[in-house]
Amino acid sequence: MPLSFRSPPQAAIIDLDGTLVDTLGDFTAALDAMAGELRLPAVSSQVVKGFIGKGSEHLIRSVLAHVGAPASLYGRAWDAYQSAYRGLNGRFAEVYPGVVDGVRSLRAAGLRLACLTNKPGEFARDLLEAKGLAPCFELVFGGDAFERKKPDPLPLVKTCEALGTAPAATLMVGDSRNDAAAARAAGCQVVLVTYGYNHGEPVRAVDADAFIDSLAELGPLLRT
Ligand SMILES: O=C(O)COP(=O)(O)O
Ligand SMILES: [Mg+2]
Repeated sequence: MPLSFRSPPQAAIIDLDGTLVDTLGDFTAALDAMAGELRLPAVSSQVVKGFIGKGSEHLIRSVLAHVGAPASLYGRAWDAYQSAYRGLNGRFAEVYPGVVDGVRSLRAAGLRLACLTNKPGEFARDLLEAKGLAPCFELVFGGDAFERKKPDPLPLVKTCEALGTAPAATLMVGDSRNDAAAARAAGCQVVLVTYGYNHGEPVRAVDADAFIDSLAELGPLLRT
């Protein structure tokens, strides 16, 4: 499925969790610590996987609802989760195969790169640093950078503005319907990876321009 740009793409905006780095282990460990502190039952990584992609607030609220805890625990849960996550960020996370090659090929094609995630910016920057990916990105924006998160188009529109590229000349690469919906509404083309987190739903059912099994496929895809 070739991508069709009216003019050659000038930039790529890449999602973090589920696209660049497999962070399910980090999320699960931080939620385990939160559950321990609040004396709540732990949730399995399979359940956690379905809640990733819409930022920490959504994740924590979903976990509290899943275990039948009152929503009034949210403030304490947030504090416990954030402090646990800060302490373990990256320890149970791995860069997906093909990421380094894929990012390199985008840079070699002259594209400017930004990372745009719903994860808090501080955690995103620390994770990229820990995994050696920080130098690849000119800009990094977290879920707290703008008024609204993906799937709202605002973060993509703002990232394009910061890159100085038109949405039509900017490619979004992500793993979920949040990335795809935001890209569509912003006017960016979107490629989804098939290995990430899409709320437990089949990713190929999402409206996107192409699907790839590895970021290493991006270089050839742009040449088609
Ligand atoms: O929900 C999260 O914190 C992760 O979101 P991301 O897929 O946008 O990186
Ligand atoms: Mg993601």
